[in-house]
Amino acid sequence: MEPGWLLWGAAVLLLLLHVLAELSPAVGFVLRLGWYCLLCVLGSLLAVPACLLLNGGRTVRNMRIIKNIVKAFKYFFGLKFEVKGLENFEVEGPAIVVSNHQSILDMMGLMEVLPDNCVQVGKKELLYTGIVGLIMYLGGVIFINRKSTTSAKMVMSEVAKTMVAENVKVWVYPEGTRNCTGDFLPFKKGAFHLAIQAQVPVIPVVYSSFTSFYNPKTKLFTSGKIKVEILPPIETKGLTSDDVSDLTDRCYHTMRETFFVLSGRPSPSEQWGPDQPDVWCGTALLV
Ligand SMILES: CCCCCCCCCCCCCC(=O)SCCNC(=O)CCNC(=O)[C@H](O)C(C)(C)COP(=O)(O)OP(=O)(O)OC[C@H]1O[C@@H](n2cnc3c(N)ncnc32)[C@H](O)[C@@H]1OP(=O)(O)O
Ligand SMILES: CCCCCCCC/C=C\CCCCCCCC(=O)OC[C@@H](O)COP(=O)(O)O
Repeated sequence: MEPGWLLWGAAVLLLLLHVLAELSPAVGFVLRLGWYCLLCVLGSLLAVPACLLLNGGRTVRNMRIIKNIVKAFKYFFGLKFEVKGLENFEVEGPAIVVSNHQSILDMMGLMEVLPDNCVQVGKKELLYTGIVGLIMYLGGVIFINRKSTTSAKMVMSEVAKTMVAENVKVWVYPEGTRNCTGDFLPFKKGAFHLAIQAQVPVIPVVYSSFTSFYNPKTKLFTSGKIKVEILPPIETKGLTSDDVSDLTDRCYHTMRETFFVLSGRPSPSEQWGPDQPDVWCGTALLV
């Protein structure tokens, strides 16, 4: 087939998909999410050889390459980021970064502000997403088995040692799972154990609610603006394992308050524990 016909075919297909997306929000949602996944695969196809050629294998230095590729994704979805407090990342040495986790789209917000020498903690299932898993591995993502508390805790304790030795920051989603309810889930304590064990500061990062432009329940995925605020570091020097709960509570409350301010919504009555609202984790694509 001639290249001219191929181009015409692609253009007609794109137009058809665009019309379908406009006619049905559900179709639009699936198409946009599919396009996001495809972008992740294409981005990884580009990043894997670049990482191997420039840095030779698994290293946090690859995150810079990944970051620069992923930062372009937002233009395909009409997403804008408004970032405040980047200077709070400028702490000497290692730190634990904690942030809220609403969707697989968070990866764009993560790369928008990611400081140098920073790796994320991710569930081990992500390693099996083909080339996307490979790029996460090459970028230095720390994989944990959420089905085994003992093994997850062992990995985290090891990280407490290596992050200091290798001077890296570690990004943890303390909710432990995606949560697009417009509120926070209770925080798990792993990140705070890690910060106290390594005696490094905790840097909270808050993203405003996605619910106005992204809602898997109502199949909404349009363009939108995300406000991001990096809060001042919280020191942990001198704290012991007895202080983990207090540190967790402090971060939770500060971040949740900031979340409602950034989202332009009043804070609902505080909830903690089993009375949480329905949890909706976005898409079942990534189990
Ligand atoms: C182009 C493509 C590019 C790709 C880009 C790549 C970007 C990559 C982006 C990737 C993004 C990926 C994003 C993702 O994948 S997010 C999903 C994965 N991430 C997480 O789950 C992180 C948050 N979870 C935690 O921190 C949990 O606490 C862990 C996982 C550690 C255990 O959870 P679990 O549910 O099993 O247990 P529990 O929390 O009930 O805790 C049980 C007890 O243990 C205590 N305890 C906990 N920890 C420690 C410790 N270290 N030392 C001593 N004690 C510890 C704890 O206080 C509690 O005791 P008590 O207080 O009740 O007495
Ligand atoms: C041969 C492999 C076949 C699998 C093909 C899958 C292709 C997937 C392509 C693109 C996926 C986009 C990956 C974006 C990474 C975002 C990481 C993320 O946000 O993971 C969710 C995790 O934080 C929490 O998981 P849960 O909410 O607990 O669940």
